[in-house]
Amino acid sequence: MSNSWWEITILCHPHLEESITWRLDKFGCSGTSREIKGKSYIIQAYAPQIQYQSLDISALSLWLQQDALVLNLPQPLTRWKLIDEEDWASSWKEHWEPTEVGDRFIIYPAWLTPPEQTDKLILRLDPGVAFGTGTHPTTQLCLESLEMRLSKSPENVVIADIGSGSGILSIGAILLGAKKAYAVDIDPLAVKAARENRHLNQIHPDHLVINQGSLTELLELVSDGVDGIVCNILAEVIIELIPQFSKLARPNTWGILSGILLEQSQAIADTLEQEGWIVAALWKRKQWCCFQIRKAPEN
Ligand SMILES: C[S@@+](CC[C@H](N)C(=O)[O-])C[C@H]1O[C@@H](n2cnc3c(N)ncnc32)[C@H](O)[C@@H]1O
Repeated sequence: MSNSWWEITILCHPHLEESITWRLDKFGCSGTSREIKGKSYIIQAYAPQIQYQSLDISALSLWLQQDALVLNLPQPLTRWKLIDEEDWASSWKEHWEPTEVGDRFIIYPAWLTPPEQTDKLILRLDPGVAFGTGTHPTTQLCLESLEMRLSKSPENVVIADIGSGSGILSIGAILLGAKKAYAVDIDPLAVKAARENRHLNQIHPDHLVINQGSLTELLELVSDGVDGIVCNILAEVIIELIPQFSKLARPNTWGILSGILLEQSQAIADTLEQEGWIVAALWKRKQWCCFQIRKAPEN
């Protein structure tokens, strides 16, 4: 089978949801979904066969068992099978429903017709294989932070979105009224998905510029800095990027950093301090945290 995916199905105690979702994310799964089955949960996730052997999934299943043991909870039951790309797209889509995030957003799957009348901002999305459906706590923390940051006079705000995935954060910022967003991602499939989502949300390419790359490519696009930086990538990557954030900064630039596990927050805080950034607030959800930062005044 070409373009096959592993469909991983886990029957588990509800209290294991968080640790299982974390393991699946770390493993590199896409499109995780959860269903209630009696007193248990069924969690499903997908991983490309091109990257993972059956042995890798066996190892994942062992980790899940060990996590349950540590938490003193019943062992989860993990099954996996290969499905082709088309089945993957449709299986996952069956489980993804419109999701309200924060006070203002409703994330609407592209294949559903959005309501004509709503007081919410409708963010339409087909992430494809890219990360960013709005169901993950790290994405939600970023969207809620953007709501806060863009609650007053958003019309002059230019943002940079590093690790844009499906484009969800940049699109969210534009829907909230931001003047312009620059989005970059190293993954060409994410760039493709983000451009399709830009079109789906009727945003002009001049308004939301999406390119493949990282901070270096972004700096080539933005000559005079941005007002806000959003970056939802893993802590290890963020720590490497922070020293270059100043090149994007204007005197009052703020930042939203997510994708950081609670136990990694000290390392992030230390790097921010060394590089001239102030931590204004730290928001937490499940095992994740989100830093609200701003540039420290020049001496
Ligand atoms: C956790 S996803 C976040 C997606 C979306 N921004 C969201 O909040 O849901 C992280 C994204 O960062 C991208 N990425 C990883 N390392 C990167 C780097 N050094 N520079 C730019 N993008 C990177 C990945 O390809 C992935 O699409």
